[in-house]
Amino acid sequence: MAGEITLQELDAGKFIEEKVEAIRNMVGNGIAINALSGGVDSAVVTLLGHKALGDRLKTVFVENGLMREGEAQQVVNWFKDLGVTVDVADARAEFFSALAGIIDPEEKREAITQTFYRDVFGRIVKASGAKYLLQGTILTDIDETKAGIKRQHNVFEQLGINPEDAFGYRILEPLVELRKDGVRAVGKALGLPEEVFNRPPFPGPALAARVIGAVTPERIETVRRATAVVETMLRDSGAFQYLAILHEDRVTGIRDGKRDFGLQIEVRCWDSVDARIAEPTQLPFATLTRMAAEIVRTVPGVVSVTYNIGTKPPSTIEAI
Ligand SMILES: Nc1ncnc2c1ncn2[C@@H]1O[C@H](COP(=O)(O)OP(=O)(O)OP(=O)(O)O)[C@@H](O)[C@H]1O
Repeated sequence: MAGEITLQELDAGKFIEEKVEAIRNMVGNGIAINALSGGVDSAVVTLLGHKALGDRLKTVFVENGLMREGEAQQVVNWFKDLGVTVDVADARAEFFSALAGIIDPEEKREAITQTFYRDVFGRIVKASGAKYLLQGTILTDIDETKAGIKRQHNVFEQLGINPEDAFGYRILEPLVELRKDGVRAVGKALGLPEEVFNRPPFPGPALAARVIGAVTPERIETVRRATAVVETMLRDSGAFQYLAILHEDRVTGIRDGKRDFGLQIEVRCWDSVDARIAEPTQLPFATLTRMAAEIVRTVPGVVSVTYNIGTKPPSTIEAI
């Protein structure tokens, strides 16, 4: 098991050289593949892999219907500018059908994980002929999996699958010694634009992690629109992460002078260094009220907006 390289110990240039070399040695003349979510971890892995293998690294973004507004195109454009071609696989119908009728958070994560790895990405890897899979697992993912906090990471272990036996490919995890701050430093040294290496984390289950209760295309669209408002207004807040959550309960509101039994959005904005502990950002009250007004104005059906003032722990950063 690899140890930890702290941000203080990290020499990003040397780290990049070593990992590029290791990927080249492992893959040889073969083909490797990686799944790019647009988050900093998989973005850094994409660039390391591309530096090592050029076009012999195939990079795939899965359009699962749960991503933010314009996300697929934005990810494709960022990487096009860096000389990397990203394939977009449309699997929206598959994900929504796998999520239909599921309310329990753990079951949602499980359905998304299974659909992603076993069905959609498993199929893509098989068709690509790749024998190596590059993953952006970081040390915090491993800690959280061990502690039983999340079941999203190191999924093969959790699924009881040995990928080499099951799919015939091996996994390379070049970032397992780093935490988020170290990954950002490596991303910067690799030439990723700041809006990518400093991007707030976004969960694996995507917007489905921010919908309490049933996940439908309509409910995802509601949280997607609220997310767009929150992200636009808090982009320069300096916070670690900020998000909108759609609640299941409805509340009585008034719209156009009439009673409206409407939707509730919860806004969370966190200060944190590495996501292990987090505190609510002390946003100016004027920012909060402007954000609430904008959400109610632009997101159909929403009549109430709340701001979370709990801490992690006992909360987690996301809703599920
Ligand atoms: N829509 C997607 N398309 C392609 N790959 C994805 C997608 N969503 C998740 N992944 C893959 O699953 C991994 C785990 O996702 P998750 O969001 O939990 O990770 P993360 O540890 O925050 O990483 P990242 O910073 O890369 O998003 C990602 O690193 C990426 O490889």
